[in-house]
Amino acid sequence: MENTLGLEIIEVVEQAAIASARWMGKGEKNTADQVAVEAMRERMNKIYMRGRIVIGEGERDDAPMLYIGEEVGICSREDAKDFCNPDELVEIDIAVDPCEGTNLVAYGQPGSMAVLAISQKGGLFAAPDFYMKKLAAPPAAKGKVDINKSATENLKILSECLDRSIEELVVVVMKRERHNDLIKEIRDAGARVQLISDGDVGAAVSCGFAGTNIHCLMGIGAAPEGVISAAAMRAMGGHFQGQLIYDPEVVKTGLIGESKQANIERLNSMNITDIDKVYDAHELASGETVLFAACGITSGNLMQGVRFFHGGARTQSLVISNQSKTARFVDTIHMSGDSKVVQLH
Ligand SMILES: O=C(COP(=O)(O)O)[C@@H](O)[C@H](O)[C@H](O)[C@H](O)COP(=O)(O)O
Ligand SMILES: [Mn+2]
Ligand SMILES: [Mn+2]
Repeated sequence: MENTLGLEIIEVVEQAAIASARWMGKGEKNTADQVAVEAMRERMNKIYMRGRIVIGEGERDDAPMLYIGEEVGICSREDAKDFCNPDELVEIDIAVDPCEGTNLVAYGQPGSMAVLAISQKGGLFAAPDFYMKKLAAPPAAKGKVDINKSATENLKILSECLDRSIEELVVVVMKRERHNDLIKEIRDAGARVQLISDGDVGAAVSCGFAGTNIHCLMGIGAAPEGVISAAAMRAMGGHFQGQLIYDPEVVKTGLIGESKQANIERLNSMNITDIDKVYDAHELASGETVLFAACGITSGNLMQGVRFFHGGARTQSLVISNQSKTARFVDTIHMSGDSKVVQLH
C-alpha cells in the first residue's frame, strides 16, 4: 500500500496546503478551509485507489467537508471496472483534515497544516465529532505516562524517561478555559507551558520528535484530530492516548451537543458503549499499515509553510510510515506552467 500511495498522498496534502495558503491572513477561515477541501478531493480522485473517508470535518461549524462515507479515488467511480482490477484493489480508509488550524491560516499564525492518515479498511477509529482528552509524549515515554495519572505524576515520569528535569520540560496545552486548572498544575509542578490557540495535531506529532522543544501534549481537543495524531504516533512509536469527552460541562465551549445524556445516547447509537474507554494509538490507528501525511500551510515546528514565487510555490511535507519505519520530510518546488523563475530559497 505504501509504495503506490506514498508519493501521491504527498501531492494530496501539498495541493490542499497550497490552495489554503492563498487565503493566509485574509481573515476568512471558511474559505481557507473550503479551498483546501476541494483541492484535496480533486487530487485524491486522481489516485488509483478505492478510498473511503472515515473522518472528515465540518460538522462542528458547517464547514465544507469531505464528508464521512464519501468514496474517493479512481476505483470508486461508477465506471471503475474499466480501469481497476478488483483483484489488485486495496480498499483504504482515510481520515482527513484538509485545513488543520483554519483560524491559524485566517490570521496568519504559525502551525497550520493540511493533513491526513490512511490505513486499510477498518484500520482507523471512526471517531465521532466529539471532544477528546489527549496525552501525547515521546517514544521514550511510551506506555509509561498514562492519561489516568495526574499531570504532576506524568511530568515526573516524563522527566525520568527523558533524563531531564521537570523544569526542562515543555508541555503544550490549548488555551481554553477548561484547561485553567491543568495549566496551573503543570506550572506548579515546575514545567513550562506552551499555550496554543489551535492546531493540536501539530503539537501531538511534535512530541514524537526530539529537537522540537515540545515534550508533551495534555488537555482536551477534538476527537477526529486525535485519531489523525494517533496515526502519526503509532507510525513513529510515540505515546498517544485519547478518551472521548461527552460532558459539555467539562468542555465549556458548548460546541458538544445538547446535554451529557444526549451525547451518551449518540455515542451508544454509534455502538460506542464503553464511553469512558481510554484508547491508545494502536486502537485509534489499528491497521497493519498506517500512513500519516501533512504539508505545512503556515510554518510551524515540524514544517515550513507554503512560500509562493511568481506563480509557483515551495512546500514542505512530512510522511510517516509504520511499514517502512520512516519519517520523510519532502521539500517540493511546484512550477506553474509559465514560471520564469524557479525559486530555490
Ligand atoms: O485547533 C483545532 C481546530 O481545527 P480546525 O477546525 O480543523 O481548524 C484543532 O486542532 C483542535 O483539536 C480542536 O478542533 C479544538 O480544540 C476544538 O475546538 P474548541 O472548541 O475551540 O476547543
Ligand atoms: Mn482540525
Ligand atoms: Mn480543519
